[in-house]
Amino acid sequence: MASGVARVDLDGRPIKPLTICMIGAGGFIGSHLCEKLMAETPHRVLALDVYSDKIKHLLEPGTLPWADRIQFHRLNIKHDSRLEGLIKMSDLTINLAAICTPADYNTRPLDTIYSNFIDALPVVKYCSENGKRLIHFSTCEVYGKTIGSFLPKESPLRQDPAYYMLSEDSSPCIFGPIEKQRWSYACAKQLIERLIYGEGAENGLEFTIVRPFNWIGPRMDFIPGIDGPSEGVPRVLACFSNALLRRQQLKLVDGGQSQRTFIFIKDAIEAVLLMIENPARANGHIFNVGNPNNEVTVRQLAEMMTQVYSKVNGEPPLEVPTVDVSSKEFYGEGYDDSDKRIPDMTIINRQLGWNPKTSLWDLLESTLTYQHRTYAEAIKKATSKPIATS
Ligand SMILES: NC(=O)c1ccc[n+]([C@@H]2O[C@H](COP(=O)([O-])OP(=O)(O)OC[C@H]3O[C@@H](n4cnc5c(N)ncnc54)[C@H](O)[C@@H]3O)[C@@H](O)[C@H]2O)c1
Ligand SMILES: O=C(O)[C@H]1O[C@H](OP(=O)(O)OP(=O)(O)OC[C@H]2O[C@@H](n3ccc(=O)[nH]c3=O)[C@H](O)[C@@H]2O)[C@H](O)[C@@H](O)[C@@H]1O
Repeated sequence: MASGVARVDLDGRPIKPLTICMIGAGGFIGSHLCEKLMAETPHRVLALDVYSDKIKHLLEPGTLPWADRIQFHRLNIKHDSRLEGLIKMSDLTINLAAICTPADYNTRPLDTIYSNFIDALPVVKYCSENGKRLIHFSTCEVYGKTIGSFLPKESPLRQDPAYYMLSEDSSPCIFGPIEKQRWSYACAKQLIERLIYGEGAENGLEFTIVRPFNWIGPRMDFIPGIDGPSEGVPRVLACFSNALLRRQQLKLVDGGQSQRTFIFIKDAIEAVLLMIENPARANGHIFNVGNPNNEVTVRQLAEMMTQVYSKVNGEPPLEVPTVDVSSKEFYGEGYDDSDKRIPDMTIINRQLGWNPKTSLWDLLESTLTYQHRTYAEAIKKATSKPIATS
């Protein structure tokens, strides 16, 4: 889109082109947000990350129509003196940088706490001190477990939304014990949320906090042994994609009974763009961003992905497509899980009039089509080693 084309906000006011400092722009969410901002808005992005592979298509060649609106800065926010200057040059900072996979919080709790709390501190401080707006990415994991999970299994109250619906302004945050290290991530994210809120209350920081509920789609994480470490454990979409691509069984942790609501990344990015362009409606708010209509157990997700992938690659699924594994075997000692995650959409609906659109089947079909096109050949090559002769 050409710079300067008139865009109006939800209240009919013209939107002026912004300079956005996006930290973690090279990750899954960042890559989709950069894509959207380049293709559909006149905004400028200073893209900060340690990696740039997922946004390479937006940076090269220099003849792309938005070449003068995106600039990549390879830096680690843990120790780089350029950070404050880049925040000062921008109208808005979006912080996406974090360690955010369960396999990591279970095995690298210190890195997880540092990444989600300590490393975010200077970002909040520089925004506050320089009077810059901040959109900070938190997580639905700050809610922890549902109240309903503590009720007896047969209690009819478990069916009552009051016992499971997760609402920004009323739900408690219920974490497990310290040795269950999943909650180190949730706890670090919660503390940075509280700090940002405090900066807003005491020092007038203009902020918005986003709580994503399982955003999934193309470019999420990596396929082990292809574009990430062979022994790495990504989030569930990539784990299941990897198994399907290799014609292996999908592993269900502790029976696959946990429930999740999955939202298509492209729907979620629409919500973020509304936040960016409607500060008067978004500042001071915490927003759940999810799709309450797309709830499944992890087992149901595995079954659906198996069916969708069979449609995509035209081959029948394995006779027994899934296998049960214990969490100890899969993630190691001390794993715990969130039981159920249904986002309350009242606040985001009221403030931004946003609703998710894409069904789980449709989002899986488009994502698995991407996975197949991107990885099937590479996996075939990697697995067709020459047969050794004795
Ligand atoms: N994807 C989801 O559904 C989801 C759900 C809940 C919360 N979130 C939150 O959203 C944010 C982005 O998630 P994502 O799925 O895009 O993850 P991601 O891992 O794909 O992206 C994070 C990016 O941050 C970068 N980064 C990390 N530490 C950095 C540092 N010190 N300096 C510079 N760059 C650094 C990484 O290199 C990576 O590219 C995270 O804060 C995460 O906790 C995501
Ligand atoms: O996306 C989110 O909203 C949040 O939740 C995710 O946490 P979680 O949903 O537990 O992570 P996944 O790896 O996507 O796992 C989902 C479920 O699938 C299970 N799983 C995962 C992988 C696998 O191969 N098999 C399997 O059964 C897990 O045990 C878990 O119950 C991410 O880790 C967080 O970054 C994020 O904050």
